[in-house]
Amino acid sequence: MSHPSKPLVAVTSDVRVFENYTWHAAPDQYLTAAIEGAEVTPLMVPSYGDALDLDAILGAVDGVLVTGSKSNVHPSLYGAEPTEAHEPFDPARDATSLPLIRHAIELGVPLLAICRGIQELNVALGGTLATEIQELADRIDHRAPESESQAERFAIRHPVRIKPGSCLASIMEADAVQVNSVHRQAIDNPAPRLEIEATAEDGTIEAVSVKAAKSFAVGVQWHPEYWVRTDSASRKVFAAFGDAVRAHKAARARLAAAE
Ligand SMILES: N[C@@H](CCC(=O)NCCCC(=O)O)C(=O)O
Repeated sequence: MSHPSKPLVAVTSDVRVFENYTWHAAPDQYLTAAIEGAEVTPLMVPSYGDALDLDAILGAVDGVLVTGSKSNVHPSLYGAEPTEAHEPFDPARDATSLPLIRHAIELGVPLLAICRGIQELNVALGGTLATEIQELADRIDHRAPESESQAERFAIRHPVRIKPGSCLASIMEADAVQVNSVHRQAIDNPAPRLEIEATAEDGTIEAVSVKAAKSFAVGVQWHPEYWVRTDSASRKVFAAFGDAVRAHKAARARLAAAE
């Protein structure tokens, strides 16, 4: 008996240099969450910018997962002057993920963007970012505590309020959830095409969706990938993404059969 194959999901990569090599890599947590939480097969996309054929990539996958990263989107991409506080950068990732996001939205390929990912989604669609938000008036510190323990750094630590009637409200079936927080930048001016779906108590934008998107197109500022095995709210985000990916795959199959 043949089993239906799992859908493929493109996963963005960071570019890092170590052991005398340049690596295009994604943290294991995102790949595991894709496999276990969304029940899809992740396929890492190297960050080769213009050299990539995005039509070929997006024609071969049924979803895009934009990962978090320590690096920041280069400020020149949203009209700000770069300073030391904006570093570190990953220009190869910027040159790949921003066009990939725009293209996925245009084609209606389901998209889940996490942490740096939600920031990239906002910049890709014309929004801006604020940096060092913990230094802004009335904002809480959204950075991880200094610790060697990843579980401590990614511990769930503050509530987010979910907009009633939003995509996230239907995913969570709740008006608030507790999330983790490992960032020092955040959306400043949201892109015109983004709907704000959730905010923290200090007003920080915590989740967005793309208005009138052809498919699931959601960004979250927190890290559902980290607790996908044990936290139901985290798992729901990946399960909803996986459902959208499977729906996209089924729609493509129907279209192909009709041709
Ligand atoms: N660099 C941005 C994005 C934050 C992000 O994606 N964090 C991932 C966690 C990486 C880590 O510290 O282990 C920001 O700081 O806002």
